[in-house]
Amino acid sequence: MYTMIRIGLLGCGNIGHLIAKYREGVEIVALYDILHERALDLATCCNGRPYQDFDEFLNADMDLVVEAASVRAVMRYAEQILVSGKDMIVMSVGAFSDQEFYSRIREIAIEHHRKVRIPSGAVMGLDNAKIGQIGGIDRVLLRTTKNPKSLGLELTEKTEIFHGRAGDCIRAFPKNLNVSVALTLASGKDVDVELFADPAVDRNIHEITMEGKFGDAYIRVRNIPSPDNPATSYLAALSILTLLKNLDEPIVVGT
Ligand SMILES: NC(=O)C1=CN([C@@H]2O[C@H](COP(=O)(O)OP(=O)(O)OC[C@H]3O[C@@H](n4cnc5c(N)ncnc54)[C@H](O)[C@@H]3O)[C@@H](O)[C@H]2O)C=CC1
Ligand SMILES: O=C([O-])CC(=O)C(=O)O
Repeated sequence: MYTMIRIGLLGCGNIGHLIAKYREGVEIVALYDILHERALDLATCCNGRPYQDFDEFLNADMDLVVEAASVRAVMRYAEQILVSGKDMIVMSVGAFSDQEFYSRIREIAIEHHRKVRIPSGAVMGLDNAKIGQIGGIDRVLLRTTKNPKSLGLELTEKTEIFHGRAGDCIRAFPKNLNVSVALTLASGKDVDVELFADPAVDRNIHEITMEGKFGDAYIRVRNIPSPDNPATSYLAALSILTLLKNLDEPIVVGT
């Protein structure tokens, strides 16, 4: 017997709309967006109640909050959400590149017996990267290529626009490289990032190279951009839907 999971949506943009459209076994009871008209608009497709006040949103009768808003929103609200007794799904995982913030949220989750779940988002291979916590991973490289428009740029040829560590990359591109921080958390290795803008591509391409005690791996994902936000891969929204669908599954596949 499966129960309906009651969620609150923090962020009613592109991913929020995809969750509302394709949800299964999930009831959206509350909606919050810094742009209130977006919460009002999304409420018309899912019967959830739009809130203008965050504290009132948090008091709604729900099991967990799904964040699909921004790195800043995670930093601002995560602690309050966990303390209020709700679990959390965090899409803007870039917030956790701040080590102090990460440790604090972890402590609060332990203290309040809550879970923070980070979906696989726009990449594949996070589950196996976790062996890095035990077997050891020597190097992780993420090479991301997007159309310049996704990065808010106008370019006529392929250009490398960032080369460095994940923590620095997410500060420069908080809407585009959350995946680099997810990979860092999974592998336990500060990920090297190369970011390219290429006007010839119409996909969000993530290439991951990993080397460690297990051997080596190369994973390439050529993601179709989301309908309403080309910076966000469609796969990322699907990963939240899948996570929600599997919360109550008795048999769990994957590491
Ligand atoms: N982990 C991953 O692999 C991925 C993470 N993301 C991240 O997921 C998040 C959502 O993505 P999309 O829905 O495509 O973005 P979007 O820009 O279409 O929607 C975000 C919504 O959140 C709202 N918002 C922003 N800051 C807020 C705040 N402080 N409080 C309340 N509402 C706020 C905006 O007004 C907007 O309506 C973004 O941060 C994006 O970077 C996106 C793709 C992959
Ligand atoms: O959706 C993607 O391809 C990646 C992305 O925006 C992010 O990691 O923030």
